[in-house]
Amino acid sequence: MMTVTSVFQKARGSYARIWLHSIFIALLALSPFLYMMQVTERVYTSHSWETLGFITVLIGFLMLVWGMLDHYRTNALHAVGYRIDHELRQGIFDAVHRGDRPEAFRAYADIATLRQGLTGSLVESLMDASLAPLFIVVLFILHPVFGLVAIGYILLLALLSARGRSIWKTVRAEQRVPEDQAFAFGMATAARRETIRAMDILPGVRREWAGLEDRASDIVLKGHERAGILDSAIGVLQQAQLVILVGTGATLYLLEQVSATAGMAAFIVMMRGVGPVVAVARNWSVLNEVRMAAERLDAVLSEEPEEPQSPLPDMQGHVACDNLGYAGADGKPVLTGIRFSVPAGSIVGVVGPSGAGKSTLMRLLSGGARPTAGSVKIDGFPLALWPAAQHGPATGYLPQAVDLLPGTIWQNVTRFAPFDPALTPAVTEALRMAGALDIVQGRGRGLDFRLLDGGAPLSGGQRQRIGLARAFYRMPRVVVLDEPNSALDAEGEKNLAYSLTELKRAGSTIFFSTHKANLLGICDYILVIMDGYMHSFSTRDDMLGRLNAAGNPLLAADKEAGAGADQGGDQDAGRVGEQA
Ligand SMILES: Nc1ncnc2c1ncn2[C@@H]1O[C@H](COP(=O)(O)OP(=O)(O)OP(=O)(O)O)[C@@H](O)[C@H]1O
Repeated sequence: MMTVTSVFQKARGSYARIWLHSIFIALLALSPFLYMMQVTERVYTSHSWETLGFITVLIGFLMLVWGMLDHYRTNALHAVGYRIDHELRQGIFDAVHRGDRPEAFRAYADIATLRQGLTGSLVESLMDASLAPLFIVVLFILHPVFGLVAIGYILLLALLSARGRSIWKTVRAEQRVPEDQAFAFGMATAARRETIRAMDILPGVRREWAGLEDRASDIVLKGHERAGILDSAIGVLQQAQLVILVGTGATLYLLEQVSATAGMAAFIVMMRGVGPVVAVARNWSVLNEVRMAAERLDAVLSEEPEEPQSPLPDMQGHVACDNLGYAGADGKPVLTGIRFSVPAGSIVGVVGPSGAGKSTLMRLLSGGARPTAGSVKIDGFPLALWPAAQHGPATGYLPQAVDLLPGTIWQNVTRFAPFDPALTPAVTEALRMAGALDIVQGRGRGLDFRLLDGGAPLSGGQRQRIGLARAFYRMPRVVVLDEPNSALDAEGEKNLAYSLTELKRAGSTIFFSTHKANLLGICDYILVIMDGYMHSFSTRDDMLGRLNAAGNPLLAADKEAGAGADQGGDQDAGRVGEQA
């Protein structure tokens, strides 16, 4: 399984190479100080132009090399950072879509945080800070007190930033909950702004959103109050750096423990060794954000179910439900004990009162939702065993909300296949079967007409027909349609009935749920769901007989839409779905 750590581990070699360059960068960064010392020691005493010229050219050269190495390091860190980001991005996108956590979309923001951390100056500071021991060894050589002062200083910094990190970790974890809620609420209301405008729901939803935001910012404010003192302490320590360094050198000089030159050298070495550690300590909150983002990304990645890879035999479309059940997040059963089996090429109508569990069954049959009990089997294999790349193209699914994606009609129907003109006949065939060709013909850009989220600006019925075309694309083996005729007119329903029988003839197995009787005439089987249970499952004629005998409490009939394709549909409002 991919984790943030495993992706980093792959980049270990690259980071090690960059780190090696950091050693030279750190040493070459000493050159201006070297210049200062050499000029003070040699030029001031010798009054020699040649010496000044020689030292200046030498240091100029060293600084040029330093500049080149630093440039290389920045570029190389960016390259590795973006490579890691690229690899994680794909894994995260998959995990967000395959997992079941509704707030997982926040992972996209976490990737951005990680990317900023990886490609910003933080990693350079970390690399420089990791070289502190090298400088501390030099300090011990100059005088042990220099080394001990540097170690004490670094320990104090580490202590303060670790304390700050632990406070901040709790604060951010608490803040995350209302922040997530506010974000999701804001997104949802923005997408429904017309309804909000029409009924002036704005003051109410604004209050709700602001309340969540306030809760999040209150937590952060309290966090700042608690952790702010540590930030200030680190700031004071940074300011005191010069005093501590010069003071230590001067004290040892007065105690005749070191020469003035050694004192100056120690000062410079300590500046270079301790400076990056201070930079890291000052950035502990950024470091913390990056670490927490990585932890959250790992949580999302770990929830992605293992996908089967080895292909199964070509799908035929024999569908069976084996004690199938589904419970909501609260554990409350929504659907229980669904058991039936139909041969490939069957048409199954699912009826039942509103809220009975029809859509849930459709979600489970399509593979969109995963059962919490039992299984859906196709050709004897539970859905979980079908590799996505095999199951997806063999499945057509029209959800109740249609769910068209932001993209062109071509992309929606082909399920975002890479553009290939050879696919166009299959696209037009699917549109024809869905009765949606006129939608494309009536648009200036035809198949390239771009839809917004949900399918705007198409009408409800147009969205449903494009959704049907996506479900019919390339005649899938199993087609699951949740109320496919809910937004269709009589003509559309008739066309749908013809297309479903066409699919059946080609061997597809079709499930559809409906509140209307019109389509039931083409069914082989009818399944009645009541209150989350399988009330009955039988052949069409038997079930329609029973439903009609009971006065058809479940179905609404539409006189105009006689939907019989080759088998006839309803004729009378009272007696529905019988063969003509
Ligand atoms: N994930 C879930 N968590 C909790 N409850 C759920 C979940 N999904 C569905 N339900 C509940 O299960 C019941 C059945 O919902 P479902 O959408 O399957 O009904 P339906 O038969 O399709 O209704 P309709 O005909 O009105 O579309 C509803 O009470 C719904 O609130």
